[in-house]
Amino acid sequence: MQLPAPSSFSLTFPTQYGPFTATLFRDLAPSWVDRVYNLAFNGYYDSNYFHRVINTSSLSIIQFGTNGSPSISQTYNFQSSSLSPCSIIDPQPPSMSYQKNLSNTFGTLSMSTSYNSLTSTTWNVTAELFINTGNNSKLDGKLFIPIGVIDLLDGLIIKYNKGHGQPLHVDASYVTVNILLNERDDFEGGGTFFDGVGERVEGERGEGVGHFSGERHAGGEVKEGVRWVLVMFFTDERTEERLERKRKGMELKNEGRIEESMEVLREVEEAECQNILGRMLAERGEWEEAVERGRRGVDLGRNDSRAWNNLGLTYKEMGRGEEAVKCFRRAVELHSNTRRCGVKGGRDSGRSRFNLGLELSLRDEFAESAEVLEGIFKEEKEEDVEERIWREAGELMEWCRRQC
Ligand SMILES: O=C(O)CCC(=O)C(=O)O
Ligand SMILES: [Fe+2]
Repeated sequence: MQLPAPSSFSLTFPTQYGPFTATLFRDLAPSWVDRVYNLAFNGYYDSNYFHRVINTSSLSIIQFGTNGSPSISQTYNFQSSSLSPCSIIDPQPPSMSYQKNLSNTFGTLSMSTSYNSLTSTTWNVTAELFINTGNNSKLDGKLFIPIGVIDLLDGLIIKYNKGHGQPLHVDASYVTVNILLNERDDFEGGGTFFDGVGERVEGERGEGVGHFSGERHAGGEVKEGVRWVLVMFFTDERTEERLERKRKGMELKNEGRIEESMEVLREVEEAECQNILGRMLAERGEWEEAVERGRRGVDLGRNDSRAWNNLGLTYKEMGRGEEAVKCFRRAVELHSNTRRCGVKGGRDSGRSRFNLGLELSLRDEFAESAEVLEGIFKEEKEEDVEERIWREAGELMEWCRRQC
């Protein structure tokens, strides 16, 4: 039976990393919102993966809505190969009316759409939804209709199973407090890792660990057992304003409006903004300010390995090799700390090692270069390193060894 959805309602999605809630508005696309309402009501979204996560400058989305059971998905989710798709509602016609008062920008929830190559039309006959995690406003006016907003969280409970942690990041608030909810004996590993401290910090059950949200940190991988933490984010007006400007600056950059983007980012006292601004300036050959902004990024981020790496690149491009080496060295040192504490450094780690190795080899420091490059093969996993870097690092290491 098909129930009409209320004019607005909330759906909460419990996930492995804590719940998120979306508020949906029927007026925005009535028959589609009815469809999502009924699917949710009948448990369709209960066992889903985020099967498509894209984070590029042209598209940033997290998509879900293929049911864990293929037969259920086949019944309710559109099959691009056939035109007899879903059994609980007719397809939303391409000509349907909808209101344009939400845009595919950060924090909205939108409908996924299928393309019918026979008629060259798009049809909303999937069961899939996506969260806009960046500015995708170019999707507006097509059938990717935003039907709701994600409620921004100020607190969440996270359950880390064995093998799970969180990569390095900053939180979008002013101060964060993490409180351990279970006993320390219940698990091995875990803790909150701080780049600045170089180690993992964990209180006893019920104790909180507070930090500035902008301090780079990670959730240490749980090696055994299960770890539960309550994470709370506190914000203030100035932080909100700064984040809004950051969002605006990044949006302009993604749209290719570089001048305007730089103007906005110049005013944002935040490590990542200053660091990115430094690289934008370097690309335009505005070296003096590029260095100034890069250094500002390093100061604000204190122990942000990416900021050090990027400042190194700017120095390198300016022909200031000695300073480049210092910066790359610092980036690699920070990555080694991170790795030692059981936290993944991601792709940046291999990149920084390669940059340092390459720069040393250009300065005829062959023995040290070979040693640094060897670190890639000793300390990194192949899947965490870009294929090109893995290959070129191997070749360069061999070459450096022959020069020794
Ligand atoms: O698990 C932790 O200790 C850190 C959690 C965290 O950084 C976050 O959820 O933002
Ligand atoms: Fe965090």
